[in-house]
Amino acid sequence: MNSSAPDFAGPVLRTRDVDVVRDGRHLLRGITLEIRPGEHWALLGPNGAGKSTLLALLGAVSHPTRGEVDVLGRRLGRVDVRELRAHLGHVNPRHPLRSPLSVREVVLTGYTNTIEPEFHRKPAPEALERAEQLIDTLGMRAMAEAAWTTLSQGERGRALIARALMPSPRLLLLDEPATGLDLTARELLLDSLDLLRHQHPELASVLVTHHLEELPESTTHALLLRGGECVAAGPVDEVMATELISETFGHPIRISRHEGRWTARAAARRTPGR
Ligand SMILES: Nc1ncnc2c1ncn2[C@@H]1O[C@H](COP(=O)(O)OP(=O)(O)OP(=O)(O)O)[C@@H](O)[C@H]1O
Repeated sequence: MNSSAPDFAGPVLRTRDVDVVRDGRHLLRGITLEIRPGEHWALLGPNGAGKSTLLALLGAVSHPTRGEVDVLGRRLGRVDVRELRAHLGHVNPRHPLRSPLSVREVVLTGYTNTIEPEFHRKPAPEALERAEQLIDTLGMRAMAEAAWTTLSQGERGRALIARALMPSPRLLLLDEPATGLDLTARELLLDSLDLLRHQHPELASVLVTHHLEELPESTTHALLLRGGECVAAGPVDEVMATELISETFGHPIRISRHEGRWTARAAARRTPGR
């Protein structure tokens, strides 16, 4: 199994002056970034800013046109990306499972990184134990036996995070995990992420969103993207500022933080009737 992460102590991710050009169009330009163990990054920006394009690079799913991307100390373009991906937990909200596996079985497929279970192989005792721990961390105990096909979107989201964590990845990548969730489901998801980060202090993560309200309290850093360029990147207290968020979204937005969570609203409201 792939549970032994590459032996190296540096940053989990490092990009240097990265450009991505597709069909003659710059989707990313000059992105330089370093993510260390224990850091939890928010990747924020409006539609089309390049967030998914950047996440695909960080997950070793695609390559840069120019510049360098090091994932777990390995340079993209010089390593077997399939081997590298085994150490990354990439949560795909469009998980292509169709069969009625239970939550426990779905979580266990993370160990073999397959969509369906490998029925001919009995899961190892340590895999079974880890699955139970993750089911608890993600608040799925009451529905461990429930069939995937009957789960709500929020329940599926949490099951997929547990699944992605099965091989003890160094890095967890989350692409808009709270999209489409109702208020309770979103709060459960964010609570689970806070707990997970507390229980696994070496884990690093990158969470993509358009919505500041969808950021867990445990977020430590943010990168703001607009038109494929970095507006700001660094610790949340420096980056999550009204002026920088307004510049990123191209609109005057006032942000505030209360008990660790953010809210955003238009800075100037028009008077009704004018
Ligand atoms: N293969 C491609 N060729 C040309 N343009 C592309 C390609 N892939 C993506 N794009 C464009 O690149 C831009 C950035 O896309 P990306 O999906 O990274 O943005 P995003 O910030 O994730 O957006 P959203 O918030 O809407 O999901 C978009 O304008 C998109 O249309």
